[in-house]
Amino acid sequence: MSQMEQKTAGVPTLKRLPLYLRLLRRMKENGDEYASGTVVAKELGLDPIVVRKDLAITGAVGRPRLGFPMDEIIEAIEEFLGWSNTTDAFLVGVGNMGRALLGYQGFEQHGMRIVAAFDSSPEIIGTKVHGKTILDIETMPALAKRMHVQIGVITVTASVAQDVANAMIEGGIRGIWNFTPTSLDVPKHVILQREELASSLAVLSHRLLLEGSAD
Ligand SMILES: NC(=O)c1ccc[n+]([C@@H]2O[C@H](COP(=O)([O-])OP(=O)(O)OC[C@H]3O[C@@H](n4cnc5c(N)ncnc54)[C@H](O)[C@@H]3O)[C@@H](O)[C@H]2O)c1
Repeated sequence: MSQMEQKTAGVPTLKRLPLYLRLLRRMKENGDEYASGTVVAKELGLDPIVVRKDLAITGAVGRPRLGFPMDEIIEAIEEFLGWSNTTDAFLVGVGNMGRALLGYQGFEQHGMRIVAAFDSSPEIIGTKVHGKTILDIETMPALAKRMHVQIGVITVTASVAQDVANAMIEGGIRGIWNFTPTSLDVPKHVILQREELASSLAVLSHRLLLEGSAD
C-alpha cells in the first residue's frame, strides 16, 4: 500500500497493532503459516470484530477459511506502523530512566534504534552506558542534523525538558518521545508523544479500588 493510499488509524488501533505483531512473530516461529483474526482475538482476549477491523486497516488480504498468510500480515503491520525501516533516535538525559531505556534491546524490533545518548553532567559525559559512550548535550543539535536523526527521547530533569526539546528541533528532529512530566511547546510539524507511568498507575489503582468495593 502506498503512503498516499494508506488509511489512518485511531490511537487504540495503533496501540493494539504491536501486540498483534508480537503474537504473529511468535506464531511464525512456531511454524504457523496462516493467522486468522479469530485466533489472534482469542489469544489476546480481544473482541474478534475489533481485531478484524484493525487488521483490515493495514491493507492485508485474508484467504477464505485460512486467514492471513503469516509473512503478508506481519509485513503489512510493519509497513503500516512505519517499522519496516528502523528509525535512528537520540536519547537525552542518562539518569535512572535514560539508562533503563538505553539497556532495552527491544526497541529495534519496534522500528527505533537509539544511536547516541547525551547528558550535561561532566560526571556522566564520556562514560559508557550499555556499550554507548555518553556525549555532551552541546554537540547534540549539530550531530542530529548531520546524521538526519528523526526521533528524540527526552529523559532529563523535568525543568530542562523544554530546552532539550528546543535543541532537538534545532537539530531537525521531528518526533519527540517525552518521558518527563513537562508539557512541551513545539511547532506544528513536530510530533509529540508523552509517556506517563503515573497515568497507567492511576488506571490500575482505580480498578483495584473498584474490585475491592465489589467484595
Ligand atoms: N515517564 C514516566 O513514567 C517517568 C517515570 C519516572 C521518571 N520520569 C521522568 O523522567 C525524567 C528523568 O528521571 P530520572 O529518574 O532518570 O532522573 P535523573 O535525575 O536520574 O536523570 C536525569 C538526567 O538528566 C540529565 N540532565 C539534566 N539537565 C540536562 C540537560 N540540560 N541536558 C542533558 N542532560 C541533562 C542529568 O544529568 C541526569 O543524568 C524526569 O523528568 C522524571 O520526572 C518519568
